[in-house]
Amino acid sequence: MKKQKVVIALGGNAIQSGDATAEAQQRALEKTARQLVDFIEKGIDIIISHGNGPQVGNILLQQAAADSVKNPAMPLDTCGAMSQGMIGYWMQNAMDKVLKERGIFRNVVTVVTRVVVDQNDPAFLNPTKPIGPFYSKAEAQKMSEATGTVFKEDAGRGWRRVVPSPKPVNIQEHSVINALVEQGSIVISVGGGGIPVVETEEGLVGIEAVIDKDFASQKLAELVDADALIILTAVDNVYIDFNKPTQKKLEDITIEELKAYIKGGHFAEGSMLPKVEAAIQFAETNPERKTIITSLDLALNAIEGKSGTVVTLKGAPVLS
Ligand SMILES: Nc1ncnc2c1ncn2[C@@H]1O[C@H](COP(=O)(O)OP(=O)(O)O)[C@@H](O)[C@H]1O
Ligand SMILES: NC(=O)OP(=O)(O)O
Repeated sequence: MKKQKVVIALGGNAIQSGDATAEAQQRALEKTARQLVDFIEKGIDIIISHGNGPQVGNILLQQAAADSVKNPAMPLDTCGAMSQGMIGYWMQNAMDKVLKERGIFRNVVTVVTRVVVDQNDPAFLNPTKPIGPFYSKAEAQKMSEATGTVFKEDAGRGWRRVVPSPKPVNIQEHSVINALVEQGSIVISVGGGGIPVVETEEGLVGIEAVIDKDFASQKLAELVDADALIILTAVDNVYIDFNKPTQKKLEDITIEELKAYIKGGHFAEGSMLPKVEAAIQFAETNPERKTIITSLDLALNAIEGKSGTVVTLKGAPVLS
């Protein structure tokens, strides 16, 4: 039987929940690795992707704080590359440790991934992607006036700097990622949505933006012909009427039903909406494909059809 291949996109809570120290983020990733190694034990090939909003924002602040002629601040695309290396390194250590504990030998490798975007993407004129720490409205206004950067309110959680977030067009390293998986490696890639680059006559050139990791993971899942895209976040399911007394969790759902709920305004922009849109984009290309949105704790149950929100073109097959 052909092995299942899945792309697993890790939400912010898989890496950082409040404490931004290297130690705390590595502890969180070790917990995450325990859940991911369960997939390996079940014989499922995994490609791990992750967000970088808090981390890339902090790297950018560190660059600005130290900026001088001898130590110039690096641009946002380069900060994105730094965040891929940093989180990939932590994730490799965490995965190696858990694999060793369970007596499994597998290579774990991070691929620095460039993602091609369109330089005419309208997202460059309207920054929406929140990065870095949260601020009060007054703090955000002060920083905006001083630096000319844009801040927006982030889903009721506070004010954050926002940067352009163009859609991924192509993933430059997708063939090598797939080859590594076929050879048996566990691959970490499209970290932070990938490093945004544009095609020019001189080759690929970095551009200042942060791509949404759910859209980049969807594009990768499509290009490597994955069986499933698993989007892990802080909630077990997608809900309609979220946080209202009438809230209802979505379990098996078709694309058509989900599109109707989008029109009904059930999913918050900048948090659940991109996940639902990425879920649809992956599942609508092939009736065999599914996207699962759930929490880290329920991920393995969800791939067996026992929990989470499972999005398919025609509805999930009835389990016997
Ligand atoms: N309709 C909805 N159903 C479930 N969660 C929702 C919904 N609308 C907004 N959310 C919120 O979106 C969050 C996921 O978005 P976010 O925290 O930005 O993602 P990530 O886990 O990738 O960092 C959930 O934890 C939940 O609080
Ligand atoms: N790049 C990205 O989507 O990061 P977050 O998931 O942390 O917002």
